[in-house]
Amino acid sequence: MTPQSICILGATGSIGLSTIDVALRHPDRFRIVTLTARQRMDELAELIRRTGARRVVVPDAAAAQRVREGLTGHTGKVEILQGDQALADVASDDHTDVVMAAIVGAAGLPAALAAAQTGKRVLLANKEALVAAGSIFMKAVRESGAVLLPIDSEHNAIFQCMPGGGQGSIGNGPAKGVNRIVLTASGGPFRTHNPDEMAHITPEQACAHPNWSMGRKISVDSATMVNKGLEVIEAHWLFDMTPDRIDVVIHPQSIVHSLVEYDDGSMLAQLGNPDMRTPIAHALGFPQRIEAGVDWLDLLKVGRLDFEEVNLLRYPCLDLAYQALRGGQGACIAFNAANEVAVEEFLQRRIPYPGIAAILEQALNWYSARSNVPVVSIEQVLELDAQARTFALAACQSRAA
Ligand SMILES: NC(=O)C1=CN([C@@H]2O[C@H](COP(=O)(O)OP(=O)(O)OC[C@H]3O[C@@H](n4cnc5c(N)ncnc54)[C@H](OP(=O)(O)O)[C@@H]3O)[C@@H](O)[C@H]2O)C=CC1
Ligand SMILES: CC(=O)[C@@H](O)[C@H](O)COP(=O)(O)O
Ligand SMILES: [Mn+2]
Repeated sequence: MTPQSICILGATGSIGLSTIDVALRHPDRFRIVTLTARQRMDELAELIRRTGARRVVVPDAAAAQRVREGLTGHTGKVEILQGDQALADVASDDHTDVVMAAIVGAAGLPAALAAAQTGKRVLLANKEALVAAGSIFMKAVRESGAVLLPIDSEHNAIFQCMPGGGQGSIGNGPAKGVNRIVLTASGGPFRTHNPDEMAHITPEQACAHPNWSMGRKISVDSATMVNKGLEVIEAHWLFDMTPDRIDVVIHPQSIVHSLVEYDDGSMLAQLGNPDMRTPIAHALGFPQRIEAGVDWLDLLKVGRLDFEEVNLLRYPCLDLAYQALRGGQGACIAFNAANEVAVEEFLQRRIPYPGIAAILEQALNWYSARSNVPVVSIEQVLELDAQARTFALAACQSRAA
């Protein structure tokens, strides 16, 4: 078997590191060729030593110099490329068979799209790429014959529960016999928090997810349930389901990763410990199953599985995400961009936690007042994304003043 060459976009992040962990368990199947990072250059140099990667992409010359310094004494030859265009180039050139798209935010869209356009095997963690450009992205997959495999735990679970174990379930219309998909949500760290005390929530509290260890942005998204909203939009594009056929239910243990409801009354679910190495190994090995290093699920230790209805007064952002999905691609772009800005402002302690929901509502209103903006090309997507960020930042600043 010739090993497949992997390019990991966002290698220094939570998903990137889990991908490296799984891939290194299977040297006969995978060779990690390309890594990319934005800020953590010392970590990147260490990952080059660990994986034997032959090329990396970093933002600029200063970052390249830091990597070179970190590689002192390393004998392997490493090509150090710079800039955003290089991200798209490595994701789409002949040195890459498999792309793990694990950059956080819409910043990951151009490179993930380049991989999709060139028919790669695309392992998609970067949900914001689909939220911002679902139609363009799915068209690229269909036209190029790319194999798109969802990494997000819920979508990977749904994929596994689809007819035929998921084979052919993406990009071919709604699956026959499927009535509804149900995304599970943990409820995040504030599921039982006193609603009157939301204004005092700190970034540290918001990033302390009860079940998953993840990057800071997605951790805040889980707390607000923007994450589940983004996932509803992601599921819409991946599985071609209308919003009324995508439901969300709170499941505090994060053991049932999502469910598919069939016309005959069956519900299929995928269960596992909350460890992203499971969906990553599933997608890397698909259609075969490969070892992931994950502990076996001990149902007796788990003891019980609870399910609760989502209270939209506690989680207004989920309702706003459904509004964005029903409002079309432009509304989704505005929602996602405003969220990225608001989360960063919250993490920098410049707006309070409830400000995130308020900014999202303002951004949707801002967009609906200009809803004739066309977003059919990637340039138009990026233009609207930039405008929505400018709007959201100004809204954050006037809230903080
Ligand atoms: N973590 C998880 O368990 C899950 C994550 N996801 C999704 O996967 C994606 C990654 O999440 P996660 O790994 O948690 O995030 P992290 O913040 O841990 O990692 C993000 C990665 O992207 C890089 N990066 C950040 N901004 C840019 C940019 N503008 N240009 C290029 N590279 C950039 C970072 O580099 P550096 O660190 O060097 O700055 C890092 O390697 C997100 O879209 C998230 O929603 C989905 C499901 C589960
Ligand atoms: C691991 C993963 O896929 C995350 O997106 C996870 O879903 C976050 O948990 P909640 O959004 O359910 O809190
Ligand atoms: Mn998820």
